[in-house]
Amino acid sequence: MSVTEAFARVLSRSGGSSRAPTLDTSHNIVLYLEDISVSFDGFKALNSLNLYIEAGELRCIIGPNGAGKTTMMDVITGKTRPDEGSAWFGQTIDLLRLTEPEIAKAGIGRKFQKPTVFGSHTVFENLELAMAGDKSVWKILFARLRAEQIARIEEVLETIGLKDHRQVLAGGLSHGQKQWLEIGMLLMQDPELLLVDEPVAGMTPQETEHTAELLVGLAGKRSVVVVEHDMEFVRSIARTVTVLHQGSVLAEGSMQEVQNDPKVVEVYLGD
Ligand SMILES: Nc1ncnc2c1ncn2[C@@H]1O[C@H](COP(=O)(O)OP(=O)(O)OP(=O)(O)O)[C@@H](O)[C@H]1O
Repeated sequence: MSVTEAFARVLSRSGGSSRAPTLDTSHNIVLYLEDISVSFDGFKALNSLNLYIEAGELRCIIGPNGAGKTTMMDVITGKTRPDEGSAWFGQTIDLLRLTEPEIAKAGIGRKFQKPTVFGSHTVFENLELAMAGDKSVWKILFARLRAEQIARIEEVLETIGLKDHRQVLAGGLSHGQKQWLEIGMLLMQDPELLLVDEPVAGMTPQETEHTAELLVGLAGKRSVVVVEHDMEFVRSIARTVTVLHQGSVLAEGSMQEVQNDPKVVEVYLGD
């Protein structure tokens, strides 16, 4: 990926320079999905899906292959438009009226499974670029950072555990470190809702443990929604688990509750 392409990706995440609408979580709910249906050639990938995410919560979404997890994330981020239903970010932001960059700008960050960091730039520069808005890459890298911008980068370096790697080229990081850097790049935009797709796929046990700590630490200040197949990992971080099946919510509750739900055992955990 060229620097220009990579930067375009950062920009699409940050939503460019237009003003973001203000998030209203006065009812303590950050995300409302109601009666969402999505069909692909007549096949219902989402079928009257209802999902509510509270402000500050860490939610895990599980479900067998094809349950609709990715499609749900695509609806939230504006990549896929539903045939029916409504999607609100807080009380006032209608996600179905916003473009993908506008949704990112409004405060929804999405971490895809495959990390997309700038390999030929340092960890610090990657965070700098993610903070940048719509200035050109070269202007950003040669401009002098303001003290508060440096402080913000340092804060994120601390959060993601890469303080000692700030001058390392991102291309030389381990798989896990690249994933944390990309989470850090999203944090530079200070999202209220972070969507994370299979964060621990391909990680070592130590990296998995660090990722668990990182995600648990991020919740509270913001809401985090994690889609993950690794049940051990889900067990280690989950407060509330939502089980999707055939495009709808099959069960929701604590890990113990959903694990003991006969419907869930039948379609998923019993495999
Ligand atoms: N663009 C598309 N065109 C046609 N069918 C699609 C498209 N995107 C998804 N689907 C189908 O919709 C269903 C739900 O897919 P989705 O990727 O949302 O499931 P998932 O729960 O994320 O699965 P996995 O765990 O395997 O990633 C699947 O049967 C999939 O084949």
